Amino acid sequence: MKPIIEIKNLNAGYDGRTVLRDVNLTVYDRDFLGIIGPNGGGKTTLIKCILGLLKPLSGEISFTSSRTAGNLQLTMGYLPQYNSIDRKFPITVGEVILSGLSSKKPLISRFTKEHKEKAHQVIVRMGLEGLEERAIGALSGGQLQRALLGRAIISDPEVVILDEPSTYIDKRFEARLYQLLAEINKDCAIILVSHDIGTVLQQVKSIACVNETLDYHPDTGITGEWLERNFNCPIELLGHGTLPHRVLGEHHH
Ligand SMILES: Nc1ncnc2c1ncn2[C@@H]1O[C@H](COP(=O)(O)OP(=O)(O)OP(=O)(O)O)[C@@H](O)[C@H]1O
Repeated sequence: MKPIIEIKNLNAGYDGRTVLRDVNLTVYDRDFLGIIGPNGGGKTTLIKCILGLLKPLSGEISFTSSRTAGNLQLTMGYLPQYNSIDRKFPITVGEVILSGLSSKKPLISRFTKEHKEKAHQVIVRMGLEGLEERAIGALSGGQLQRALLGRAIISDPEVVILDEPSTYIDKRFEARLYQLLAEINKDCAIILVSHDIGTVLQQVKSIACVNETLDYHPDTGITGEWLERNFNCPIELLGHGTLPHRVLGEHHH
């Protein structure tokens, strides 16, 4: 497995306040990394640093494409949190998906026939046929999420980052979302931020638990006894009743 994102000794924060302290993390080619942790622990801050939206206070983040042809810069797709979407913005499903290709064309030129064909393939893959002309404000939560996921993957990125996909509140679509992610994961790494620990632990290959510092678990296998006693993350992370699940090894924050 080749490392594609390497974070070393990262410190990050806002207005002089440190939110992430000495974070080290490696994301591998075709990884499926789950990021969990309590509210305010710094998950979104970490994502912002990876996406280049927030400049770290110190430390470094390096990106290495594992592709041998075409664009050798690491490309990333991003599905933002639901509450960051302005649903009143007058844009259709087709336009949202095509906008994921904006960086592939000069600013003022139009999308090409190939771009539009690609958008059509993505619309079919996301199960959004017939909704191309619909404004995003008139979609269900699950449909909006699929449109934005389509936007995130249309450029065939090497990494897709999803910030709290469960906030789109469409339980009917949840199983399909995870199926889609498993498919996408065949040729793309996935970073999934989620509170939905039960589902996350069934899907991911590795886990990062973020609570100011970061603890990394390269696999999510059960280490034996329940580790609640030693597990310093909030109980919500473990409170999923009788669902089949895996337990994280002991870790320290
Ligand atoms: N733009 C900002 N300016 C100042 N402080 C911020 C900003 N964004 C986040 N914070 C603070 O940084 C801390 C970490 O926030 P962050 O959103 O990274 O946590 P999180 O783990 O993603 O939380 P949640 O699970 O609630 O989404 C919080 O205390 C938050 O209030």
